Amino acid sequence: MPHATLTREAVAAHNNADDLWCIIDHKVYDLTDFLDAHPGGSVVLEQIAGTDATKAFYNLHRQEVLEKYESLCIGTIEGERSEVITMKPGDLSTVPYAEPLWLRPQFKSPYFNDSHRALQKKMREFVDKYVTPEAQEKEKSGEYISQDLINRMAENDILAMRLGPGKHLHGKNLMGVVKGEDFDYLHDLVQAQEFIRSNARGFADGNMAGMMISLTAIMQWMGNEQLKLKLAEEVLSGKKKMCLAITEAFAGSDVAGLRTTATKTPDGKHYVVRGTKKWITNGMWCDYFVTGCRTDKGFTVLLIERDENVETKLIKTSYSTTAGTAFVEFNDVKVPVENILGEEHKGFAVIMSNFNHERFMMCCGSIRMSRTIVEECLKWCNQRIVFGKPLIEQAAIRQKLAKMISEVEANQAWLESIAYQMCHMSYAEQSKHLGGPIGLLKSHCTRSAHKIADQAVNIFGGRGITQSGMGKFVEMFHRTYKFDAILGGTEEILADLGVRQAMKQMPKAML
Ligand code: HEM
Repeated sequence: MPHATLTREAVAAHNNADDLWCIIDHKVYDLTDFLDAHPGGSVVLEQIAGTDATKAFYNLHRQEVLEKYESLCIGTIEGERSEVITMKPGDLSTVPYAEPLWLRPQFKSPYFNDSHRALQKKMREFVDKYVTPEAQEKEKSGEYISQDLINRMAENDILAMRLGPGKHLHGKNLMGVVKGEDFDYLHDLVQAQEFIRSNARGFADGNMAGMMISLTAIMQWMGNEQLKLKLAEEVLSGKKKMCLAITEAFAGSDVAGLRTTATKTPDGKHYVVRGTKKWITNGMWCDYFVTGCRTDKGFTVLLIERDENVETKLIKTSYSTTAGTAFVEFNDVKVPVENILGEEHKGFAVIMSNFNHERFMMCCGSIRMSRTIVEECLKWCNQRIVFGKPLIEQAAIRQKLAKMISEVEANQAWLESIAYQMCHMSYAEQSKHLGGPIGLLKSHCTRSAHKIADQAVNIFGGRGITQSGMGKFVEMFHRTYKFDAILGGTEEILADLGVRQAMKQMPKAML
């Protein structure tokens, strides 16, 4: 790209539709051939021909527009330098409250050490370089995740990390900075919060969320060690895909009301599974389904391999079809008895304890996405000019921002405290002591997301309900924050779980 040094006087001479230049952030753009292609029309560009259009531009566009159309830039104004900060992969945002407190240079944290910080840096670079570009593309097209990205995540042990701490990480040097044995729930929080920054809620689930919530159950509950190791190898290398199939049209959070049945064959060697499952994330392209079934004396969890008796149909939800959300039909599928997780008829314990990590991950994601929306609002209010002044100068807007910031900061502090407790508890202790608090946090943070989405749309106006341009992330968040409020247990069920678990610990004596 030729890069000349030009004067403001020289730019002013190119001031008509046949020869149209303008200045944005001290750089000169030749828009003559772009007039007809401009999504905002040619008239507006003719109105700013030959002038400095910096304010007008940032009032209407995201910075990424300039990066995309960099080829229109022909030079820089003599003696002037660009003031706008262009983010590079891995960079931290400099917008106040855009990063959690522990990542802001002015603050300290009792929880995070150098190892967490090193992982955060690596994960951010990885997400910025490889995940976000694909996430943005697939969120729009509705296509499923590429095998290339899956392979890249597998090679970097990212798939394995997303199951949380455990023996499956031992002996690995994660992203070259964390020994697998040292990976704890604070590292887990870091990877989850970095991953969600690709700002595409459908893709966030399309990106192996099914594996994250099903292979965890295999690792904890599958008695057949050989089969467990084979499955872990296949799935963590990205060769095979796995998902969790619990919810049905008949029963969602009410796991006890499920109708899919598993009946033992007379020789005792197989179960025959018959029934349907609904809203199964990644179900469209999975090879394995960790499935909740009714058995004659209770509830049993089985690993079902896809065969000709398993049928999957796409369900279109309000987020992108990239998540591969499926309606699944098991039409007398024969499943070997060694595919059982936990004990026969006692599958309730398998599902309930497996939920904790899933809900913890969802809290990490929902809180981090809420933070991104706060960042978007702060940036917009700072650069949007209305009634002749920036939006931030309106006291009513500052009140809204204050509430949104407070929700995010409070939830993040609670989340970090829970992650810290998880680091010091066994899996069984977590089930006993943290199922309730995690349920309460999930219920609370999605209520916060509700308030934040509502306020953000009001702040962005029409752009908050438009799928491109300045408000695109606010639109996406407002359309999709409910997924976290419903998946993994609804707000009401989880709030209730929190109180019921507390009551179990209540002293017997009257107080
Ligand atoms: C390098 C110069 C420019 C480029 C590459 C550019 C590109 C774009 C693009 C891609 C959009 C679609 C919306 C989006 O993605 O944000 C857009 C919309 C628009 N642009 Fe530009 N633009 C430029 C300069 C300007 C200037 C200087 C003005 C005004 C004086 C302007 C006025 C508009 C308007 C009114 C819209 C519709 C946006 C809305 O209603 O939200 N553009 N432009």
